Amino acid sequence: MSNSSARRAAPAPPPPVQSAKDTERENARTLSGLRRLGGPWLWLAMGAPLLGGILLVVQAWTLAAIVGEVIQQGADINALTPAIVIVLILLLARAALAAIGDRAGTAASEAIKSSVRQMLFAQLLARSPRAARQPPSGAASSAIIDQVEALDGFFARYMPAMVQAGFLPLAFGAFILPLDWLAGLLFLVTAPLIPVFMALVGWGAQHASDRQARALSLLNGRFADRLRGLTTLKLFGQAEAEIAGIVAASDELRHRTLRVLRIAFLSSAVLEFFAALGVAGIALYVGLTFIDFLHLRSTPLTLELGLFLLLMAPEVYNPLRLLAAHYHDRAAAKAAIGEIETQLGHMPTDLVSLAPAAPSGNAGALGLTLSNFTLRTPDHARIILNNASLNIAAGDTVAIVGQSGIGKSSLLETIVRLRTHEGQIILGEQALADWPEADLRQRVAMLGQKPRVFAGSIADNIALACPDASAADIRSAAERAQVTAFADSLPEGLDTVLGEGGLGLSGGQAQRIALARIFLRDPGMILLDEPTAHLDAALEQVVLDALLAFARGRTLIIATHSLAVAARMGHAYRIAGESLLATPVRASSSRSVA
Ligand SMILES: Nc1ncnc2c1ncn2[C@@H]1O[C@H](COP(=O)(O)OP(=O)(O)OP(=O)(O)O)[C@@H](O)[C@H]1O
Repeated sequence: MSNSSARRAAPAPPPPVQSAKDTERENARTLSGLRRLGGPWLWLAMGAPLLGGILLVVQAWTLAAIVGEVIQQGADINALTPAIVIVLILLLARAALAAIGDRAGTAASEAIKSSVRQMLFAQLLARSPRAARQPPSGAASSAIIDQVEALDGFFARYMPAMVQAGFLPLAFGAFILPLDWLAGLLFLVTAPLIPVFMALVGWGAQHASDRQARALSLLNGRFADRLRGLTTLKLFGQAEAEIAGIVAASDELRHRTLRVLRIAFLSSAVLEFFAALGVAGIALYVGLTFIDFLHLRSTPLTLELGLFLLLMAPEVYNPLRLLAAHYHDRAAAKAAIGEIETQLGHMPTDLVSLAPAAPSGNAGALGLTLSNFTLRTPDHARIILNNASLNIAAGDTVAIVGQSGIGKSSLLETIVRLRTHEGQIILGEQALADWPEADLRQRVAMLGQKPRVFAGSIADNIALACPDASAADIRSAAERAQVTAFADSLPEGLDTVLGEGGLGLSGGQAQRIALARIFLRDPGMILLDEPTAHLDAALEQVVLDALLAFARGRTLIIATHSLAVAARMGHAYRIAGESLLATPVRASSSRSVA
């Protein structure tokens, strides 16, 4: 048994049970780990508002001085012109910094979202599409599109707001403290209190956001799934019942979203209340000191300082108000991480290039040897082949037969590395596990049992196998697969546009389009799973002629129930009783072999 395949085949140990708190902490850690993907944009988004805060102090100080000099000393406006120009410049500079911060936040968030989507997609591609417990496609697309989108607010707004809230109120308070101890103290004591109250109010926010993310995922998954099976639902008279199900799921999402919003509004209201109290406290203190009602200062309060305190009071609380406005973005992002990990497994940490490596360009037919080969169903519930052996020479044509559900498709999918196995597979000159992905895909062409026809023209669907193919090559492949036999009678010929899943085509026509893809390739091994299942006997023979002609100098393996197909192959093997046995096949008028 090869080590790598044995390792892959071993069942994964059960994940350690995590408490909700641990999961939440883990999600927060994952989230902060993604920060580095924002690069310098994120630093700019967090740094620009801090610089703006420093300029604000200078601006308020200068403005208070101007007003003080005009009112108290009746200063000439001309003498104050430089100071007024400075205030205007500071105003413009702060507006520019705010705009830069906003743009940088958006750029950082877009960079992070795009990298995360790329990583998740690469992770999804790296996993075998045949693995057990694959996420339903609706849920996977919801995770990659909608849940990743939910990270936007965290990086674009919450993180810059958090840095401002953590630094600016304390810095303002520390600056004001030596100027007026009471105002400084009021700021320094009330400012940190606000996040504490906010956290108390927002305690339920995470739970509500988690449930909202779950509801969104369920709705998306259900919707995408039912959309694909609309005809089946209609035929069984379940379409109306499904509409009711979708309405119920939408309603659930509405409730959960409103609950999140309620908490978001409540935490904002709490903050507004305390911020208003703080500002009112300063206004009261300055007013009462001016009218000589309060004597808490050792020196008289100047008009400039009083104005400065009044100007700064709302600014001390502003970063906290901003934080409150974006507080729920953090809970939403943590919930999104949780949902992504539930659907797609652990969040990957490294960027992976999705550009395929160039194949090495080797040619020639490929032989195949299986030894000590054991294959199980993906859930490991049943053994398909136990300690089997098989030797197929390069250039051979081989039929694999056996009862329905016995494991023919599974065997073909294992040879193209879509399934895990135990034992050794040698393809050509090297172990299957050692084949570089690009080489394997170039040298081995496989047509599955249910090939996908995408929305697009017939020609585009054939060209999927070789996007650079010329129109003449596509036509030749279409002729060999008997696609032109029906496409030429359509008004647009090969340019006829098909619906998703080959809508508008018969089963046999869709199968021929998929088969034409094989003729555009130059593989050393061709694996076909029931390639003629939907064709009549005459067409089956015509297609087989074309296939056998194309397979000259290549190895051809066909899984089939058709005796007529098996009879034209050089060798045949039957899967039975967990073994792979050489079997004679006689030419017969019967089409069914098992
Ligand atoms: N994801 C899965 N989880 C559990 N069992 C699976 C899974 N996929 C396939 N199987 C099982 O693996 C067995 C082999 O299936 P396979 O499609 O390879 O059979 P087959 O011989 O190609 O059948 P047919 O001739 O009907 O196409 C079946 O019994 C099937 O139920």
